[in-house]
Amino acid sequence: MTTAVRQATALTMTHVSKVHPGGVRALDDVSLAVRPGAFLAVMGPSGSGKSTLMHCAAGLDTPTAGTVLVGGTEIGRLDETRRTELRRERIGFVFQAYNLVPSLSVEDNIALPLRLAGRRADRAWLAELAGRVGLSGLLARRPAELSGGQQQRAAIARALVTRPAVVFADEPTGALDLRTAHAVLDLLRDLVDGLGQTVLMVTHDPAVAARAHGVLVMADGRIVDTLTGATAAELAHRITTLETE
Ligand SMILES: Nc1ncnc2c1ncn2[C@@H]1O[C@H](COP(=O)(O)OP(=O)(O)OP(=O)(O)O)[C@@H](O)[C@H]1O
Repeated sequence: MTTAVRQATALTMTHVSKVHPGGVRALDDVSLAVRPGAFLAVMGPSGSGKSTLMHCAAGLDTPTAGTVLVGGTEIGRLDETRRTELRRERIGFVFQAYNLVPSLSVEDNIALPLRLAGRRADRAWLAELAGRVGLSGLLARRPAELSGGQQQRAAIARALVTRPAVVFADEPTGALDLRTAHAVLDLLRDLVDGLGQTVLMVTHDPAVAARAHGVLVMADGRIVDTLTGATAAELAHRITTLETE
């Protein structure tokens, strides 16, 4: 693969397999190239390999075979210290449970990845991010003083603060009611489109997945479909078909 090709993708997985101890083939020869600015959802039946795909892509798990490039850096070639640095500086994470630090203000939570990386928090960038996620007036509060939707907005701002190569979102709306979930998803989509951010999001919710640019459908450790423009109903039907196959 040439350098130019590497730089043209935010995330590249080439022939990645993961066989767990005990012999379960959770990923089976997966290849994937995510261009910068893409917002992709990953769907599939339970046990199809979605979490394993995300963990291998984010350097949280080591593939049995194949290579993973994040922002042009091959994760498998890094020692544990550099892999941790890469995760901290080049990758953003959004979890279902928000994972904000209760004792820190919203502003300090958002700035935390920069602090951990020993970088100064650029106040103009923090203010812009807070504005984009609709938390400008709430930065001095503690997470417990925010609604669930507001906490997830703070977590999204935190994931974006380092301008990472890729943001991985694991069921980001799983803890939110339907209306709040869709508002947070619209926000994420606006951020992706406005900032050119790259997002890979695992979700079971077809309505959430339908708001992404495209949907990777997994079954038995493989990507069996890449869908664009599918409605929530069409996605629900596709997954149901796989579950009953
Ligand atoms: N640490 C592990 N050891 C052994 N097998 C594992 C391990 N982690 C996952 N697996 C197996 O690998 C397969 C894929 O699991 P994975 O968690 O990636 O699926 P998933 O699509 O994320 O499922 P869900 O939607 O239920 O979260 C499953 O068969 C699972 O049982």
